[in-house]
Amino acid sequence: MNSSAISVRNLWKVFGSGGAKIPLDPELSALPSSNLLERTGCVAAVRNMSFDVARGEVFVIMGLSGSGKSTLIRCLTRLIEPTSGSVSIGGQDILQARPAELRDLRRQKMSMVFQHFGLLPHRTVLDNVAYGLQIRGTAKNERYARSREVIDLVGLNGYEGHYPEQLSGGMQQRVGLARALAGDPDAILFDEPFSALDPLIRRDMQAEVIRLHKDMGKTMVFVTHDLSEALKLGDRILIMRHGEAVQCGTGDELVGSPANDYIADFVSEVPRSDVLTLKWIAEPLAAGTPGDAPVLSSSTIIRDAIHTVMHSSSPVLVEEAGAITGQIDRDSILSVLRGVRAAA
Ligand SMILES: Nc1ncnc2c1ncn2[C@@H]1O[C@H](COP(=O)(O)OP(=O)(O)OP(=O)(O)O)[C@@H](O)[C@H]1O
Repeated sequence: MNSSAISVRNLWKVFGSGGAKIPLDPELSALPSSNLLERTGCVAAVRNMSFDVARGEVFVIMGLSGSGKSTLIRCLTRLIEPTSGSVSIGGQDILQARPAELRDLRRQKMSMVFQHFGLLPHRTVLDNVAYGLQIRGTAKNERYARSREVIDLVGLNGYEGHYPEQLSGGMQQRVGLARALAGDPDAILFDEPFSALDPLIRRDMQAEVIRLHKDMGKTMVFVTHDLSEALKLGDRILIMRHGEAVQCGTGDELVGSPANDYIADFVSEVPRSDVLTLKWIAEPLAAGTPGDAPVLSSSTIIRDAIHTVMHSSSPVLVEEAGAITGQIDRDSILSVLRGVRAAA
């Protein structure tokens, strides 16, 4: 029994004619993208991807332009038809789903928020938000009541009668968010939703997503090419390159233990003290450290430990699950602040 919200196994999407045989061909499937294109005219946008998204998790898919993020997230609801592999949503294999089941899945279980809002220009905010409920057959009173509720949730109270063109980009994306929430889906999929927005509006929208996630606890899959957005939002981050997964882990795992030079380079600009926890820099407990020294949890972000460590006359003890597991001193903090990378 798999209790994941979304479970992906050996997923491939190959664009181009004859693409279906490429995952089955050991020689072709092992070719780098440029050679594959040259030999076959096909593009393997998603290559043999496997991962699970837990219920209530914010799972970020990130990578540079062309790495396959949009293709992957669209394969999850078959907006793009996968070439092979399996995707199961709440235990249901969606590659086997019939058209009616697929429609239900998209309407009721997995809502999508796109970069280019996709709002209906001749409908008001209220009607845009209510649209999904309307095609689902929800009675008018009920769909308007629900839509007003979610419009309120995303902070658009008072704009119910406005048309999309009367709203700023950030507000239009709030309508997109409200529309996705209206049907109370199990999961929300975001495809670079904020990349067209100004930086300040973008920050507001990220905070909005964090707040909504805290309040509602919905499973979210979020595509971005922005590492700081990924680190801010993601419980876990999957980094893609040329259609493949390079590393999947929490932000501090990616920064503290990059799988290879590509990831190390990717995260090299991230301020380590803002992401890593004490667990990454703790040293073994030394005999001379007093037992009554201050204690901090190993899950404390280094930045939040600076004050305590710098003001302590002795090393600070690091505690995990009720036991003292190590210590840190000023030098360990200063090495991180100076950007010295801990030995792997
Ligand atoms: N319909 C298509 N036909 C052929 N190739 C495609 C198609 N859609 C995408 N591709 C190719 O698949 C690869 C992955 O594209 P995709 O849009 O998924 O990447 P991405 O990481 O989302 O990029 P971006 O951040 O620029 O949106 C690219 O090489 C792209 O050219």
